[in-house]
Amino acid sequence: MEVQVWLRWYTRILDDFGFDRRADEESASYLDAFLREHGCLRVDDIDVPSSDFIVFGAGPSLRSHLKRFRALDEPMTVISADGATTALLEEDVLPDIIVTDLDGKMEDIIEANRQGAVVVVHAHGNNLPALRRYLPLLQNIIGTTQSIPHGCLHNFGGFTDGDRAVFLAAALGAGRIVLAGMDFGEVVTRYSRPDMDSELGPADPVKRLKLEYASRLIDWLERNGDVRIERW
Ligand SMILES: Nc1ncnc2c1ncn2[C@@H]1O[C@H](COP(=O)(O)OP(=O)(O)OP(=O)(O)O)[C@@H](O)[C@H]1O
Ligand SMILES: Nc1nc2c(c(=O)[nH]1)N=C(CO)CN2
Ligand SMILES: [Mg+2]
Repeated sequence: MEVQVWLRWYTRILDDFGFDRRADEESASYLDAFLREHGCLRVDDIDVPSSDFIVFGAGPSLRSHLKRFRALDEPMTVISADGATTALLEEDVLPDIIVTDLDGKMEDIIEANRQGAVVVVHAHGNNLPALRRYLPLLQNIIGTTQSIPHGCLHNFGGFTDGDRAVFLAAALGAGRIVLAGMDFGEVVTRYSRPDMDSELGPADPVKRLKLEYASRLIDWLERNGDVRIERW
């Protein structure tokens, strides 16, 4: 997605959620400064084993879709969105790429990154403390911002970790993107909410609106991109 097109979505998002653009940009500057000092990866540095991608989100179908993926035994580039990484590790699947704003189960994201997954870290106004805490524990980092990209930072388009992962796949030249565990709707899992006791729970109103945006952004890509999107 062109940055200019994304910025029109972003203006509406700022308005609907009451986010502060300056806070988003402060976080982004912190991430950029960290990456400049410690080294940032570029898109070309990412190893893409196949132009068939699968993006795992943290919705209720995640476990069953993981089993379906394992049974397929097809070479695909695997991206996990944040909390979904935990379910992948439980099934012994190492993602090639993790897309995260650092609020999934961080010990699992750190472990998958240690085992070789590239981590695409997103900066926004609500995650500066998480950036400070976790960036030093990660390696092979690509930085993203939801404002104007600069320095080491990219903006491939997309809002939540799941739909940003889909836009990243498109930017990496995907011909086909399978959506797994991407239910959207009104139910969240313990993978999405690591402090929840039960397996499933109701999405709060903010989460529901985030998932609505995620779904609409993917619909936009399906209409406007040249990639085939396959919904499991
Ligand atoms: N029903 C669902 N519940 C949770 N995540 C879902 C669902 N359907 C799709 N997803 C996708 O899975 C991704 C990973 O979930 P997770 O809750 O860890 O992400 P997140 O973007 O960090 O959300 P949050 O802002 O609420 O922390 C989401 O970003 C979303 O795009
Ligand atoms: N400022 C701000 N930006 C975000 C937020 C958030 O909570 N605050 N959550 C996101 C992932 O769902 C993506 N972007
Ligand atoms: Mg997250």
